Amino acid sequence: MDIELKILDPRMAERLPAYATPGSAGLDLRACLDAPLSLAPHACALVPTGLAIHIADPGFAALILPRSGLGHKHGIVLGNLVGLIDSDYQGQLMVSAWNRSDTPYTIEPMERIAQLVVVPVVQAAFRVVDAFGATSARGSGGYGSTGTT
Ligand SMILES: O=c1ccn([C@H]2C[C@H](O)[C@@H](COP(=O)(O)OP(=O)(O)OP(=O)(O)O)O2)c(=O)[nH]1
Ligand SMILES: [Mg+2]
Repeated sequence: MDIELKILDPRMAERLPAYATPGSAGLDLRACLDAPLSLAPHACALVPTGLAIHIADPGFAALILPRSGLGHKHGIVLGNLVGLIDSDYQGQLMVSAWNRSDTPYTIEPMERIAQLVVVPVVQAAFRVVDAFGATSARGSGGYGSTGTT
């Protein structure tokens, strides 16, 4: 699918997001920083990417997700856990980088810190009812109601 992309920082022109392999779902996002950014244990910082996208079609959105290596090995995940990019957002893509570990971590300029996944979206139209039209097998059971084994 075709998505408009604006380069907000000229350094990103030669580092545009690209799928690393033919089967990749995510596009790595880089930290568009002028200097290394030290993230103290448990600190969070909003990191610019130097890019803006306009998905435009409300049938799609993008998710910002952690990179598994950074998250698992260094505890660098996202302060908002998952970033949701609305189809009408035209501002800079920002990554909320959260150091959930007990060790400081330094984000280097242009380091790949998160990944973007474009996903289909359905906008629901709600129809208010007094009672649901059908009874489901689950009913109102939740929170572990099906057990663990
Ligand atoms: O990790 C993120 C999350 C969001 N955004 C941008 C795109 C998104 O479309 C917009 C709003 O995000 P969201 O709706 O999650 O935040 P909000 O707190 O509800 O803000 P708003 O009131 O602007 O919707 O911020 C990012 O750049 N990075
Ligand atoms: Mg919102």
